[in-house]
Amino acid sequence: MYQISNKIYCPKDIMQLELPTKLLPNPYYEYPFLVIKDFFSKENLEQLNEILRVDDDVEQAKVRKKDINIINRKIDKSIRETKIHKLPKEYINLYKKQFIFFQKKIEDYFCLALTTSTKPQVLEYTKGSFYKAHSDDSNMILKDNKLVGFTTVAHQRRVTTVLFLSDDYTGGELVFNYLYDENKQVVKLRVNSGDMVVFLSNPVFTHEVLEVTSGNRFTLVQWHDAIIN
Ligand SMILES: O=C(O)CCC(=O)C(=O)O
Ligand SMILES: [Fe+2]
Repeated sequence: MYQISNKIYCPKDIMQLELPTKLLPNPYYEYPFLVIKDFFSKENLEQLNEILRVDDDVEQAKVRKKDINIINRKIDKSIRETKIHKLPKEYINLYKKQFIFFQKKIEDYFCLALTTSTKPQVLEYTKGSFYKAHSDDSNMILKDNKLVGFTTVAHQRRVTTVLFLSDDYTGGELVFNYLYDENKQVVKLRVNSGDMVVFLSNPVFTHEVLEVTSGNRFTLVQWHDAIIN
């Protein structure tokens, strides 16, 4: 195993792959990802949950597919079973304001400068929903079912933010498939609503959302381009 931070390790075969966008955080940190506590207050979340629970303007989430060298987005329920809501209007400015407040912390942590960001999306996972292992900037290259590398599909995308919006669900842990702790256990996160998990979008941070077994898991995700310092 290769040690990527004080408490976290990554299998050598992953680190040895040709990864065009491999950027790693400071190895002297405890963890290679950042958890920002209380990005949204409990009051904000309560109201936002009420709005989302009756919002029926939803879209079925798609995944990237490569057909003869053209990347398309398609629904594939064997990879991803999630619904997408728009962030309610009343929350757009509050989200932006909070993001600006925490932006420097994110930039300092990963030694980069954020430039443009995608529109934030609210994801809804109900019982049976999941999102299989993927990297946010690349597609996996498999040969005879074995991972042999990654093709970058979102070249400028560096940082992923996931803000947790609800607590009343079971299952649905966020797993980092190639990150292991000191006890050789794969990293599985369950954070409180209002907290934001920030990580790099490259293949080292390949992640998965385990199946939700009850309740509603809402997250707000956004991807950010950046200039590396
Ligand atoms: O909902 C989550 O926790 C993560 C979602 C995700 O990985 C994605 O949209 O790329
Ligand atoms: Fe993702």
